[in-house]
Amino acid sequence: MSAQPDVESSSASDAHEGGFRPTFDVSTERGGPNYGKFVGQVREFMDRVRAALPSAELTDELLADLKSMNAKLVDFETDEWTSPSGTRIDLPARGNITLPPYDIVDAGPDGVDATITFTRFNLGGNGAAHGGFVALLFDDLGGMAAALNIEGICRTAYLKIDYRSLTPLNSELAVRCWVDRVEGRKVYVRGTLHEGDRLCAEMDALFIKLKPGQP
Ligand SMILES: CCCCCCCCCCCCCCCC(=O)SCCNC(=O)CCNC(=O)[C@H](O)C(C)(C)COP(=O)(O)OP(=O)(O)OC[C@H]1O[C@@H](n2cnc3c(N)ncnc32)[C@H](O)[C@@H]1OP(=O)(O)O
Repeated sequence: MSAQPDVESSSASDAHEGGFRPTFDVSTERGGPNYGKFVGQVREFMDRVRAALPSAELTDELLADLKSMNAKLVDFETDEWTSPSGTRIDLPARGNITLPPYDIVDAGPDGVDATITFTRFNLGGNGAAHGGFVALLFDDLGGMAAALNIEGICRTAYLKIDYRSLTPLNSELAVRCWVDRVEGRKVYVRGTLHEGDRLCAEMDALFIKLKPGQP
């Protein structure tokens, strides 16, 4: 990743007391130096599960392995503000396994440029990415573009996606989100997703700047 939003520079005086905070304790260390590889293995596992037809014996074996791994994590649960899955800004999509693993190319008040490669886990049907993952990608990067433009945190009021052509798997795509205009607390954000010159999808979204204390 060559660029990251400057989340650490958000001043403490801007701290939002509600449930969705403009400042959070970002980290490049939580979970240890191999946390990124760990997330990578989790993502690969989800891809392989989506693609596999396991034998009954293998299903039983993996079930036992997974029960054992889940039991190891039980005592390490933490809140959303300190989980490395969401605060590791050095990792694709902040290490957030909920999100498609985008890489930020450039991010600032003028917009956010990122790359994303959808994989088997993101399959919708007949080889194309699921439209919900495209919307998820736009929601997060659109929210980031809004936040960086107004230097405050927003929530999505609406998110409209036009699916212009099939979004492929296993091909690096370019996504761009930028603020079209700001009217008071209303931040109108646009976005595009391309494979090369081909437009796969477009976003038209409204984000609302949260008031102090607003959840
Ligand atoms: C510091 C830098 C950090 C940078 C680094 C950040 C990195 C990290 C990035 C993370 C990025 C995550 C991005 C995910 C963001 C979600 O996914 S949030 C989850 C999905 N969204 C929700 O759950 C929101 C649920 N809805 C709500 O909470 C409330 O309806 C809202 C959206 C906050 C608005 O409520 P409100 O604040 O009471 O505002 P309200 O007075 O109703 O409306 C304000 C204005 O907007 C208009 N409006 C409201 N809703 C709509 C609508 N749906 N359609 C049209 N107009 C509307 C109203 O008409 C009104 O217009 P005016 O009268 O002012 O002209």
